[in-house]
Amino acid sequence: MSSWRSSRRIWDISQVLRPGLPVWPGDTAFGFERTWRMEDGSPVNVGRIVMSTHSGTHADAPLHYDAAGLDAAGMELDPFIGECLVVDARGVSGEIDVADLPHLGSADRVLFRTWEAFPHDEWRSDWKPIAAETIEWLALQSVKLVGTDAPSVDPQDSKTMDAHKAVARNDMRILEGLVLDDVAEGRYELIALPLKVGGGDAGLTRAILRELRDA
Ligand SMILES: N[C@@H](CC(=O)c1ccccc1NC=O)C(=O)O
Ligand SMILES: [Zn+2]
Ligand SMILES: [Zn+2]
Repeated sequence: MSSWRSSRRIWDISQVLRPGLPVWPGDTAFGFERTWRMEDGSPVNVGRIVMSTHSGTHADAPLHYDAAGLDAAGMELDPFIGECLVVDARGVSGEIDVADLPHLGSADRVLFRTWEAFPHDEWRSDWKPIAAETIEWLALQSVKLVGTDAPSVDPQDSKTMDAHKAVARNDMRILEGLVLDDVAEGRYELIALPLKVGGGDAGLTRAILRELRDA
């Protein structure tokens, strides 16, 4: 019997975009409304979305932290597809240091789970950032993408953006706002393509993990 359904399990690691979505303090609230309604006689329902480029699950474009950097539409897609390692960093205190990392194996993408339970309904400022030295060390291991379930790889009050700058120095890519509550530490296939926003400093992402073929 044939089936279009893959036998490999998929984890959707994206936030649900909806009004009330917690956003960075002072940033644009997420808004969704119907502009044409079938109940009003329209042949179709149509909506309008207003949002910050850094709301929900997204990829930072280099332009976010480097004025001369690539925009979201210009980013190559290879970093956003392929083998990744999910690291359970819930036990880490303070920032994520090199000593907190497990053996990476062949993974050249690394995602960090830091929340015990993802804060879907409130903004929390007490996330665990990633140390700049950790980013540098990951770059030395040929890692090209770092992801986190936190809203940023740096602390909320950072003025120097050390982790983002370390990413820039090594031409890596960043995923933020991942939902990793249901994902055990281990190796997966990552697929997280950022939207092609011309001039965008970030791209909204539907991020998934898939069981590896040889898992
Ligand atoms: N670094 C964070 C976002 C960020 O810094 C930010 C997002 C929205 C509004 C203000 C922000 N930062 C500093 O004021 C990120 O990469 O998503
Ligand atoms: Zn961001
Ligand atoms: Zn960022």
